[in-house]
Amino acid sequence: MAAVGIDEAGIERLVRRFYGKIMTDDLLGPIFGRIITDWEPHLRKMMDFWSSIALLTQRYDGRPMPVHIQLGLEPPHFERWLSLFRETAHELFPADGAEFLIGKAENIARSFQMGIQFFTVPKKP
Ligand code: HEM
Repeated sequence: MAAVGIDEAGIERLVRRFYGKIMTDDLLGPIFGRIITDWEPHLRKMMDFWSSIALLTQRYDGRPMPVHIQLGLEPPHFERWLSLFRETAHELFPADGAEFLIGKAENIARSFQMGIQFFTVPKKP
């Protein structure tokens, strides 16, 4: 993945800067704040996650879908998450590296939203 300028140090910078923004975000901060009391293990997990995606290191082997189905997330949450992620990726990586990461994030966000739609029982009118 060196061709698009992504390495472990870059992934650590991305995760720290992105979740730094998430922590103080008015919409997403409180959702994370309710669940995460100690941020460092979450940040380490997310570095493993992005390392597995971008550098194919297989360091992450969790199942993120069930976690996100339980959070009661709606489209504006995903729009904000992706907007902060896009901004951060472009701050830190050359355009093709940033676009690679953003494409992966968009696909995963889409699959989470499909999972949420599938497993959420619609409210009666
Ligand atoms: C709507 C926006 C999102 C919110 C509010 C959100 C929130 C959270 C929270 C609170 C956790 C921690 C759960 C726990 O420790 O029990 C978590 C874990 C995680 N999130 Fe998200 N998330 C969002 C979108 C995404 C997206 C788009 C991705 C991927 C591109 C992602 C990837 C992950 C991963 C890999 C974990 C770790 C799951 C595990 O193995 O424990 N999240 N998320």
